[in-house]
Amino acid sequence: RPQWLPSLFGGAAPQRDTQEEKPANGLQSRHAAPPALVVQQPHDANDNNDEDDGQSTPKASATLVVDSAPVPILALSEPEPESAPKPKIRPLPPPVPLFSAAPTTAAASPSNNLMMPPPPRPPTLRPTPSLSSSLAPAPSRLSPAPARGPGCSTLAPPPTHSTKPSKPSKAVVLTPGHSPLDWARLSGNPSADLRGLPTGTPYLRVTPTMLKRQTGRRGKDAWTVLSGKVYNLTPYLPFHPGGEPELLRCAGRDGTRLFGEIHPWVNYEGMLGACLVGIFVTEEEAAAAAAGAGGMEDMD
Ligand code: HEM
Repeated sequence: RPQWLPSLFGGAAPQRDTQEEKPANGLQSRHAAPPALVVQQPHDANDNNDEDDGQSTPKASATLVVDSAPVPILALSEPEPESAPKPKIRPLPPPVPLFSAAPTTAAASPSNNLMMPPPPRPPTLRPTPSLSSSLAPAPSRLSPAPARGPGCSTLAPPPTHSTKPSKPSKAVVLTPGHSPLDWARLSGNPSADLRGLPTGTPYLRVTPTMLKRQTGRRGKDAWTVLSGKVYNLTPYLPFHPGGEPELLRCAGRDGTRLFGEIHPWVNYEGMLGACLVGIFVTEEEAAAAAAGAGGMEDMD
């Protein structure tokens, strides 16, 4: 046996347990230490009936600290203290005296007492029954959402700018039979010809002079240019969700910019395919094409 072993255990034990245990060897000295702990365990078991015993141990003193703090808020908000078995260590104080001292109207409200009693608070700080503030406890999932007053900005969500304020719509009420679906039926037919030209007329080279005459007035069809293509808008006028006057704003001129400002997402090419008159060209281009084609304005 090493010479240092008894000195290791036996050297420390005699100094500590001189009064109670005999430090004969290392093993006995190690067994002598637990009784200091075992003393506490039976004490906990005996603490069921008498809370005065707890004052002799540090654990009992911690219980006293809890007793003086207003922690039992959660225990009061749930029915467990009544249905659960009685606490053996010490009974909880009755819930009413804790909050009856707070003369706020929120504490007296039956709806608030159901799940979440408000924290005790001087009535001079907040005379209103509102429960929301930065000091209020988190609302229970089962309790109704607290009303947010103008002074409760701490819980309000931050303002977002993800949605633009919507502009008032200029959409009009279309006459029966002129819905977008009706227009799709009418113009979607492959044999539909809504150009307002004699049947079989080829696509035209439309000059600015020609376009200016097609204003939709005096018996003329309304033509417009969208991205270099000329469309006859007249058959579409009663179908236009924005109204006929709006659509006529681009009649007789290039409507590309105006169209793009209002609704660039509209697939005008698909919607006006049956209304295509031709392409928009300059006077020179039209003259050159006419000279080369024997004076004809239509496209080859
Ligand atoms: C260039 C002249 C045009 C003007 C000034 C114009 C104007 C308008 C306006 C003010 C509206 C109502 C927007 C709203 O709901 O507040 C509208 C809607 C609409 N326009 Fe035009 N428009 C024009 C050309 C066209 C053309 C050529 C087409 C297609 C053939 C068209 C198709 C539509 C459609 C489908 C809507 C409904 C859009 C939606 O509800 O989102 N418009 N338009």
